[in-house]
Amino acid sequence: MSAVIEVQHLRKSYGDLVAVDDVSFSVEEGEVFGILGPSGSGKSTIVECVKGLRSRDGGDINVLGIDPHQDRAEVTRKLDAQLRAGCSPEQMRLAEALSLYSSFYRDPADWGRLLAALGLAPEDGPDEAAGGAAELSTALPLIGNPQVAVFDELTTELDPRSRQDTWELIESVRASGLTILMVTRFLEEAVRLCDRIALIDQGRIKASGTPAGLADHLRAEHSAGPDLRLLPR
Ligand SMILES: Nc1ncnc2c1ncn2[C@@H]1O[C@H](COP(=O)(O)OP(=O)(O)OP(=O)(O)O)[C@@H](O)[C@H]1O
Repeated sequence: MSAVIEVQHLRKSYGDLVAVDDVSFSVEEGEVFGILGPSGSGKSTIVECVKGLRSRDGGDINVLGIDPHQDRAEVTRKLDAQLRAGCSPEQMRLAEALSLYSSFYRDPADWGRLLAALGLAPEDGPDEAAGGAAELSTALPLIGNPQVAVFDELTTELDPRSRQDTWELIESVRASGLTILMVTRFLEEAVRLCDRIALIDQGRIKASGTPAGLADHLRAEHSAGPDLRLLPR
């Protein structure tokens, strides 16, 4: 496996606040890598630096051989659209949304095939596909045919049912072999979907590894803290 994303000693401050402090990780081709942490821990800042949306104060970032700060446009082409759940027009039909978003990209995915791959293609044809929040938030970041999909807190705003639906959709994306960087504040979500997880708190990585390895680490380190019942034994 080779690294698709490499982050080394990333540091970012907002004024006096150190939001990201010496963060290093790599995302290997074909894996689902999760950044797990509570609100305000620095997850979005990391992802925004990876996407080239924010300048960094220190460290190195390499996305498929490109420094996002040097060539943001090219990194944007290789990553997905910057979407969070709930930012799409609520009543927009899934096919309309995919058709519209595909027009933003130079080499978009075939959205009919994307619907089929996600198990969303209706018998009446793709024009009849209507999407709820789960379908829209999962499918739209994929329409640009990314080499790496970045899912930034896709399920935070969703109700439990839509969250479950989104997990199933992400599992179908994972099965396609696409490299995924996902950001979540839900331990259960990270454990279910990720091959490896970096646990971040107050801008620093506290632990990283496979869900099972992370569970061992947390059990050794903490008697309180995350709900360890959600971790695999
Ligand atoms: N533009 C900004 N200006 C000043 N402080 C900021 C800015 N953006 C984020 N912060 C602060 O930096 C810290 C990390 O924020 P960040 O949004 O990266 O965390 P997060 O883990 O993604 O949180 P959430 O899950 O709530 O989005 C927080 O203390 C936040 O208040």
